[in-house]
Amino acid sequence: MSSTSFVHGGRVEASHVSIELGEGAQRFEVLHDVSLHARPGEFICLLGPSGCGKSTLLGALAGHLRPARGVLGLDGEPIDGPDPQRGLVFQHHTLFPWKTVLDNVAYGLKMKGVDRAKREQQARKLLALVGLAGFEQSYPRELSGGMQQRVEIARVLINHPRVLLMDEPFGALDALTRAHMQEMLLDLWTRLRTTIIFVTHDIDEALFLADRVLILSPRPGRIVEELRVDFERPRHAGQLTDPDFVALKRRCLALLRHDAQRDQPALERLTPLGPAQPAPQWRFAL
Ligand SMILES: Nc1ncnc2c1ncn2[C@@H]1O[C@H](COP(=O)(O)OP(=O)(O)OP(=O)(O)O)[C@@H](O)[C@H]1O
Repeated sequence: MSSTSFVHGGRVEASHVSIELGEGAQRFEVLHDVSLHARPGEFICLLGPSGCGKSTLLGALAGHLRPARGVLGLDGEPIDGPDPQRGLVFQHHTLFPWKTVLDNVAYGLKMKGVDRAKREQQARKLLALVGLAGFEQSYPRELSGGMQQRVEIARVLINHPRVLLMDEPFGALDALTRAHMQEMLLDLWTRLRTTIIFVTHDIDEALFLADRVLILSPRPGRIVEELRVDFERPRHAGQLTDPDFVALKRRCLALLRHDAQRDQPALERLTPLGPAQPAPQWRFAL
């Protein structure tokens, strides 16, 4: 399995997408006129306050939700339902507890009718790639949270996704494990070059990982700014304290705070669900 033959990064497009949720009088707009264009192999982070619709946008790109307006596509094909070409990774793993790590990872190929020897060979290679060689016969409950997420990523990658949609995949991990997982993901992405769209509300995480960070406003989510992140790769933890990194963090924080304050009264008027949530606490100090 050479890395280039294994996955191919797709071109993801969202054009003027608005998404509504809820029924009847409770229906409300979660996302408003969002456009996003990811180049093949690009790493994009969606950064925004809690409830702004980041997961909703990812769910729509995964094909689980249909927009009220606008178009979603992958490599020029409209997105009209779930497809393993668009692999989704959540904060909490979705592994089968009764299956071994190897069987969990190989499952996608089993569903496609690939014979056992071949699917296990691919699963072993992927497990080695995510740093879990030697854990093939373990069960999910025997692994740490970080290891379970590594299995989850391998389980999704076995379907050769053209885009990885990641919804705060490291949000439940402790700080050190999270830092290791970010480095592992960057290493994996460098080898595979699949397109990644990664949701987070952690500014450090977004700037450490992404080529571009898209900042969303409070609900209804709109893209208020696109920041290009040009720090050299491979990236390392030392960059987090570079003056340029800190300056970009300040910019993100200012954008998020400004927008949260500006939209607060409008949000209280428009949402049938009551007053807006208090502004989120950001996970770093400048
Ligand atoms: N099925 C649903 N029906 C009604 N409202 C929903 C539904 N799913 C999500 N919402 C609401 O839509 C809004 C956007 O939710 P979403 O989970 O996309 O936000 P988010 O930016 O990912 O938040 P977080 O960072 O907290 O995960 C929230 O106010 C949420 O309560």
